[in-house]
Amino acid sequence: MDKYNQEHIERKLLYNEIMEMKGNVRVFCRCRPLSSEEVSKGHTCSFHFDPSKNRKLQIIASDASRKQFKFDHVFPPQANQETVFAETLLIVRSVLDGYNACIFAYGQTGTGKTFTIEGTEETRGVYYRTLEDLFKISTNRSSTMQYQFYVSMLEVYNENIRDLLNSKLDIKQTSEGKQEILGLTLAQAYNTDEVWELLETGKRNRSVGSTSVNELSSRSHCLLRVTVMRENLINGTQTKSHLWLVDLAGSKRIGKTEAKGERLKESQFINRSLSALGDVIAAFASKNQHIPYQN
Ligand SMILES: Nc1ncnc2c1ncn2[C@@H]1O[C@H](COP(=O)(O)OP(=O)(O)OP(=O)(O)O)[C@@H](O)[C@H]1O
Repeated sequence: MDKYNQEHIERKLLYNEIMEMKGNVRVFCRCRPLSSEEVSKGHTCSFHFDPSKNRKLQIIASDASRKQFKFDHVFPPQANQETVFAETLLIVRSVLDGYNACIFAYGQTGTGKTFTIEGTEETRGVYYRTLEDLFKISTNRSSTMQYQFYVSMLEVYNENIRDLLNSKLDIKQTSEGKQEILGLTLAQAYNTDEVWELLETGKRNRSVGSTSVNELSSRSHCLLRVTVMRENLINGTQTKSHLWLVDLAGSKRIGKTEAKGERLKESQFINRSLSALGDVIAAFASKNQHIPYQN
């Protein structure tokens, strides 16, 4: 067996072992720092984090009592984009070995989902770092594997899906029972600059609104799909896999946002879809026979 195939098999075995040990649904918690506005209003941090127990987070209630929550990993406010991305690296890279994977950012409005997933030009988030890493590894493997990358971007706004890189879309069930999005643009990307351009185009096409909770709140779920086509140049095998990177709209306690009319309708749609997503993940995590994907 050649050196590459040996390495490939070892990597797959290691990946399977880790997935078995850690489970195939993993939950990280990232706590953002207080904003300057919160500091100026005299707010203080409402949780306690012990660096020696990076899987536990204590929430301090107004009566000073504490409630403890367990995660696969907790990132304190000082954790930077690189540290957060490093924890997802194994999942991201698995797409190069033919696995499908999905990363969601879930949380209340203003908690840092878009910051984590998208980031800014100075502090790039998961989208950019993912593609940067995939391009880098594909170059390293170029003597034995040929990779092609395609990027698609869509949003779910009031339960309608929109292609952020092009036109109208429809979801259909395939003969194997999978949900497929018909007509979704697949934009081939050769480097990170091209990906950044595509992300910018997609971002400009998003539906945004503002609530009194967060002026630049995302009112839709934004989904980036990376399609990886792989061909083993030694034995000719081909695979196609998807990595989904999802910036969900913020969950809200509707009473608190003073939302009315259109904003109220958006919030209701957001909360309903987040609850449907919760049901899917719960069914998936408890290995139920029926996963309510259709919802
Ligand atoms: N880890 C962080 N470090 C510094 N600033 C952060 C961090 N996380 C979030 N912020 C800042 O907090 C603000 C809110 O973050 P962001 O817009 O990402 O929240 P969100 O969860 O996506 O909100 P929404 O659901 O309303 O879209 C932004 O100004 C963002 O730059």
